Amino acid sequence: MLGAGGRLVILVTGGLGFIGKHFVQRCIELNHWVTNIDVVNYAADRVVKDAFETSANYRFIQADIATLDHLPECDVIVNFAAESHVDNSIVDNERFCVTNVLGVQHLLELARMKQRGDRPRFIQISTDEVYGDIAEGAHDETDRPCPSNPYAATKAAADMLVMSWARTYGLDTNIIRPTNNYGPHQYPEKLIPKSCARLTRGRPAILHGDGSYQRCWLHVDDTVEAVLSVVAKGRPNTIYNVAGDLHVANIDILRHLARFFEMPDSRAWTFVEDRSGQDHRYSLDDSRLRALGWAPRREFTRELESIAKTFDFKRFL
Ligand SMILES: NC(=O)c1ccc[n+]([C@@H]2O[C@H](COP(=O)([O-])OP(=O)(O)OC[C@H]3O[C@@H](n4cnc5c(N)ncnc54)[C@H](O)[C@@H]3O)[C@@H](O)[C@H]2O)c1
Repeated sequence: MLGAGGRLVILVTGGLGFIGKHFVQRCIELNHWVTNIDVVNYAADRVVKDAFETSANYRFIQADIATLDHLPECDVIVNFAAESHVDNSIVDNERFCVTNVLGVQHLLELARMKQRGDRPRFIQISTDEVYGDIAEGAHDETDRPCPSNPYAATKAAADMLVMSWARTYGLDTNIIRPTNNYGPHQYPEKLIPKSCARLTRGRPAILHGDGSYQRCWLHVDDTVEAVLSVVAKGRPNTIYNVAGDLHVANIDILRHLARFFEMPDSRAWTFVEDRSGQDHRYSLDDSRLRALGWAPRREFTRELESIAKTFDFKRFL
């Protein structure tokens, strides 16, 4: 898979979004050739958009994956592009179907149309949400998808397309299913940055339901390393969960943040009505990925404190 000097030509989609931009940054540092295709929606980071342009091994194409007219030459496509926020999918599910399902179908077709020897490998970034929740234990990659909300359903649909393009057309694929990511410069609609944005301004964070819902939290740099492990060593047409070790209830995240922002718990959060379709607990078995040599390295409390201390709520205004 690796070309001369280990350099790859990598096509990243959604590389201005939260996880994609950290992946692009790392690929540039590793001296791969990177083409980044991004439509630049509300979640795209304009600061990194300009910063990346200074790298000689990087180029940017502003385009929609659902209407892209041709696929640039590449060894591998890593598809991060998506509508990614569950709450938005509950009020406007069509946009999610267009990007997350038809967009993936379109990319798969562009890859399939290449001459056999020139066909790139296709790596789909999926999510733990495709499995739905689990009261005890952990989902492994053989479990059937059972999504609970429109976002998760579109991601599950995309996974089915990827699996069928592998089987029917012989495309070389992987599916990667990470859990909740956190890290610097995440768009302030997700729990941690949204809470930081409110606490920075002395306003209480918002918790759905009673705040007891558990998520498995994974630092974005650990996710980037996981994707690179699959790029380098993943078995063809194999799904990889990426979980990390840490299950935390949403309310416990707020307890940490309240301490960092020096707010008493009584003023640090307020409860709102539960989100419809709410999943209670996610948990993944990622031993398949760990067998490739990957393990999470970032320590949650320390990283969370650093995010809270350096949070810049003006970045996405
Ligand atoms: N953030 C998480 O916690 C998490 C967890 C598991 C899986 N994922 C998955 O990882 C991927 C990246 O998530 P994220 O949090 O970085 O998302 P994000 O919303 O921060 O970024 C998405 C990026 O995709 C781009 N995009 C959206 N629609 C597009 C289109 N039609 N064509 C081209 N570009 C388009 C946006 O402009 C944006 O830059 C998604 O596929 C998501 O489902 C995210």
